[in-house]
Amino acid sequence: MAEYGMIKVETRGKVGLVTLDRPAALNALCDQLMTELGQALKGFDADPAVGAIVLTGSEKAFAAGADIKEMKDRSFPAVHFEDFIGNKWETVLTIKKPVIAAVAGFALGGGCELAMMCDLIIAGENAKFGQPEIKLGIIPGAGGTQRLIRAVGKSKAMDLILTGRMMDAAEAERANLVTRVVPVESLLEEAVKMAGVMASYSLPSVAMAKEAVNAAYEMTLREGVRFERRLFHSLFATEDQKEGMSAFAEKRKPDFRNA
Ligand SMILES: CC(C)(O)CC(=O)SCCNC(=O)CCNC(=O)[C@H](O)C(C)(C)COP(=O)(O)OP(=O)(O)OC[C@H]1O[C@@H](n2cnc3c(N)ncnc32)[C@H](O)[C@@H]1OP(=O)(O)O
Repeated sequence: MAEYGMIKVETRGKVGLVTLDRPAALNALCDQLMTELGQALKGFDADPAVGAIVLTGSEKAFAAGADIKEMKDRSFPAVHFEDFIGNKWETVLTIKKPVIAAVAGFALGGGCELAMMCDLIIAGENAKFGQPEIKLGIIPGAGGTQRLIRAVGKSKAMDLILTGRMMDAAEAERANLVTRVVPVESLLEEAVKMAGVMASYSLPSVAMAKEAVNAAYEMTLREGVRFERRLFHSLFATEDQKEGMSAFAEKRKPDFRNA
C-alpha cells in the first residue's frame, strides 16, 4: 500500500477506504491532498481485489473546502491558464467503481463539491453542508452551482449559494442531497457495509449501473434510455450474467468472477 502524507489508505475486505487526513486545516483541499487523493482513487480502481470505495474525513470535517490560504494570492491568468481546480479535482468522476462519500462535520465549498462528485453521500448526524464561496468574493468552482441544483432543486441551491449558509444533515436528507443520516459513531461502519454490498456483485454490472445512472446528468431521457439499453444488452456477453441467472434458477448463491 502506497504511503501518503495527507490521506490514509486501507482496505476493508473488498472495500477501498480513503480517509482525508489533514486535521490542522479541517482537511482543506490543497494541491498535495488532491494529488494524493487522485492517485489513491486510481489505485483502487485498478485493483482487482477492490469492488467499491469509501471516501471519508474526520469527525470534525469531511473537508472545509479548497485551501483558501494556498489560493488567496493567485492571479486571474494563473488560475485561468493553469485550469485551476480543473481535471485534478475531477479524478473521482473517472472512477468506474462506486465511490461513497461518508460525511461527518463540515463539507463546505470544495468539500461539498467533492462529496457531490461521489456516487452517493451518507451523512453523520453532525454533518454540515454548504457553498460559502460567496463570502470569499468568489463562486463555487468545482461544479457546485451545477450539481447542487440537480440534487436539491433551484430554490434551495440559490438559497445555499447566495447566502453561503450551512445546511445540517437532517435538512440535507430532506433535500435529497444525502441518501441516509446515521449516528456519527456508526458512519464509517454503515458506509463500508453499503460499499461491501456493492462490492459483492459482478463488477461489470455494478460499473455499468453506475455509468448509466450518471449518464442521466448529461443526456436527454430518450438518449439515456438508449444508452442504458446498450449497456444492458452488453452484459449478456458476460459470464457473470450466465452465473447470476443460473444461480437464481438453481436456488444457490452466485459466484461472480467479474468476467
Ligand atoms: C473549490 C472552490 C472553487 O469551490 C472554492 C472553495 O472551496 S473556497 C473554500 C470554501 N470554504 C470555506 O470558506 C470554509 C472556510 N472555513 C471556515 O469557515 C471555518 O474554518 C469553519 C466554519 C469550517 C470551521 O470553523 P472553526 O471550527 O472555528 O475552525 P477554524 O479555526 O476556522 O479552522 C481550523 C483551522 O483550519 C483552517 N481552515 C479551515 N478551513 C480552511 C480552508 N478552506 N482553507 C485553509 N485553511 C482552512 C483554519 O484557517 C484554521 O487553521 P489556523 O488558521 O488556526 O492555522
